[in-house]
Amino acid sequence: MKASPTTCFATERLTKRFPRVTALNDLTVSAGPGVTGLVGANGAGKSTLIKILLGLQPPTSGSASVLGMDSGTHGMEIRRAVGYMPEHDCLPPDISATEFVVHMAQMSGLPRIAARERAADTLRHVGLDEERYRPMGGYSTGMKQRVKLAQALVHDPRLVFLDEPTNGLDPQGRDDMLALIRRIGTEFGISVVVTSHLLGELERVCDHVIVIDGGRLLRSSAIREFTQVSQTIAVEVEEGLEPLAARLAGAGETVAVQGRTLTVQVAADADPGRTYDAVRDAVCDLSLNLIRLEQRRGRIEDVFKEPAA
Ligand SMILES: Nc1ncnc2c1ncn2[C@@H]1O[C@H](COP(=O)(O)OP(=O)(O)OP(=O)(O)O)[C@@H](O)[C@H]1O
Repeated sequence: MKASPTTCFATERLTKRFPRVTALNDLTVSAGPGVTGLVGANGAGKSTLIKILLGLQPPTSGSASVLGMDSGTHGMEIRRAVGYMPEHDCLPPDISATEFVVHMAQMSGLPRIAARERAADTLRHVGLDEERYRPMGGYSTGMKQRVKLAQALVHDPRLVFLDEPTNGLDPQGRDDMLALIRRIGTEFGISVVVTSHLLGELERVCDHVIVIDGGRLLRSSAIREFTQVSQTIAVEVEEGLEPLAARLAGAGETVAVQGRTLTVQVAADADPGRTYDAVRDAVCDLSLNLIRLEQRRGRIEDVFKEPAA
């Protein structure tokens, strides 16, 4: 396993079979420091991967490690060093956020006074003020997500696993949570592994994205590679798409015809202006009528339309 001291987690041929389903299938992947997005549709295997990494579930075969520690043998040490925000609602309704987060801080080994101070600071950081003294049963989904986040951060971990932290939030709540996740990764200097089935939102906060599908690795790349590699210019003309494609291909451009649209790839380090000029010149030379010429910024969603890596 290529685990260095800066590797947040790594897996090697990790497989988890349940009686009716294979949740993880020969998965070899690793994540460095910073904010890593773990993305996949419901049932892709994200929660199972986190539970195995934390040593909460044994794999069927293969191995996993977190911060250089083996998940199979060092689960306790891993859970001491990292924070975990589970996906599902797990908060006792009758006690307040303050009581709960102080309790979690003490469970991690902090003395009572230090635990109270840390809990107050952490709850403030996640944006819970006076409400923190009220029983959590009356909280909105957004407030509950913030408490779950606070308990994951209260013992000052080096790394946090956040499982679907934007689940159930309205658009404003989602934006706030994403901004908070970005701050945890930058201002607080804590590495983050965050799961989501909503691909677009990870684009905004992650340095690196891992895509899994049916328990298999689909792609693992820096976020800028997702967006730059698929940067294309879309062209539509009234008639003559094929001659235009042939002309641009002959001039060394990478082109593809998709229905009535011609896409022209802009190389990662190239100036899109040069590609625009090439398209404009070819359209003029062939006397075609241009309907559309626009730059498409690649989006994370596009990886699902590409063949598996
Ligand atoms: N304890 C279990 N027993 C049997 N099957 C399970 C168990 N846990 C998960 N699975 C199955 O394994 C597959 C992967 O589940 P997992 O929860 O890891 O996916 P996920 O990507 O986190 O999706 P979601 O966001 O819906 O939780 C699913 O088909 C799920 O039904």
